[in-house]
Amino acid sequence: MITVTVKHHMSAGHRILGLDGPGSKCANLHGHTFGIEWTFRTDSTDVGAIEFAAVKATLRGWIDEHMDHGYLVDIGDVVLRDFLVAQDLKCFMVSGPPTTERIAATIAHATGRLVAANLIRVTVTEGPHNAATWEAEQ
Ligand SMILES: Nc1nc2c(c(=O)[nH]1)N=C([C@H](O)[C@H](O)COP(=O)(O)OP(=O)(O)OP(=O)(O)O)CN2
Repeated sequence: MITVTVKHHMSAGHRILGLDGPGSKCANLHGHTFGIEWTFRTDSTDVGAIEFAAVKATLRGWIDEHMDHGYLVDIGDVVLRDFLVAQDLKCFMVSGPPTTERIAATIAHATGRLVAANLIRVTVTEGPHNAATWEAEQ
């Protein structure tokens, strides 16, 4: 078994409401450089199975179109959602707080079907110190 990993990054804004203590600062609208890593499982050593450039073009294209330089918004965060929509700003709506965990799962579900390969893991980093990983069910 071999794993193949490709990477990208994006700039995006978000906020997370309702955290107590140190996390309460996350209620302020703020931005991060998010890193994204997609890992595929393969049994082939041939370049054609998961060709880096082609796979990156597809996956990065989705990120750039839908999330890069946009806002990741909880659809239930009505005040922020309505403001951004009224301003015609780039938003990607998610069903719940836009945590790194939810962003990783969302990217996995949205992009996994775009590539004819076995996606087993998506890791999203939020800045240099925080990360969350989605893994496919065995
Ligand atoms: N489990 C999670 N916890 C938190 C998340 C998350 O997505 N999943 N997100 C946040 C906020 O986005 C917040 O911006 C992150 O806070 P913090 O770790 O303090 O971020 P810093 O970049 O300032 O961290 P440093 O390590 O000090 O650079 C909160 N919690």
